[in-house]
Amino acid sequence: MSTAVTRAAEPWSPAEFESRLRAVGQERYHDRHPFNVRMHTGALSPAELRCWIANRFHYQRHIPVKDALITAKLDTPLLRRMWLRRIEDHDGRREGEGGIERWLRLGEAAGLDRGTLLSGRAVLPGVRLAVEGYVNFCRLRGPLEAVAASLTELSAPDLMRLRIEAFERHYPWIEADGLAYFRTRVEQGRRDSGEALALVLDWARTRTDQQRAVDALSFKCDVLWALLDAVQQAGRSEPADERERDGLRDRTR
Ligand SMILES: O=C(O)c1cc(C(=O)O)c2c(n1)C(=O)C(=O)c1cc(C(=O)O)[nH]c1-2
Repeated sequence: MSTAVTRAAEPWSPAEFESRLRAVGQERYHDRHPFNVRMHTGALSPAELRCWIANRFHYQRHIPVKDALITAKLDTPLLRRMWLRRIEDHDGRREGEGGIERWLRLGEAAGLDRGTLLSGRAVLPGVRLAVEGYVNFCRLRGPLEAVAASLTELSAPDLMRLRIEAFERHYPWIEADGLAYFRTRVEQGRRDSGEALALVLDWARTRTDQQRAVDALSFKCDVLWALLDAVQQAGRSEPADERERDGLRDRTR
């Protein structure tokens, strides 16, 4: 009679684990999404760009919410301070500062008033679901998976640089000051992803945990991809003249 026992797979070496995480970013990050490709080649109409700005605002304003959920899972002052700084980066220390404020200014530079962004009325159903999916993932999973999900930011600084260049070249009607959000994120993204990577490499010591981290990062790529799917679809389903006139799909009924 066979008494075969399934042995747990050996953990990957730290170098192998890191390269698997980076491979997810290289293969599945949203820089390859057709909407982003069109953005970078200057193919978006002003209305499509405004739709993206308004919908991405929904993502931005939820980042500090998910970071607060992660902070509550961290069990040392050092780690909580590290994560609190992320919340501050987005919310600022006082009114008129921080990433959310800079995103509102990006909207204004593109002709969207902040009231429209803050009302959330332009948020598409698919975007709402994608963002909620990410926040709930961080609410329900343990710290390893929640922190690993943020590792899409390993790929974000290069994308920010590409985006700044594309905006300057192809969309000069957006006032240059509006790009401050992206400029700030180059450095913040590099620092955040470096810190998060060190934690994930340190925490995931078994193959099961390493695989969990890879899967969490994969899920996050899906979140970003699904968000752009929704924005792209909205652009396709509206008659061009209406898009030009309204710039935004108003979802209040
Ligand atoms: O514009 C982008 O393409 C992009 C991507 C990502 C990302 O990769 O998750 C983030 C951001 N921007 C960003 O601005 C940001 O603050 C941010 C926080 C996080 C995160 O998961 O904690 N990702 C991102």
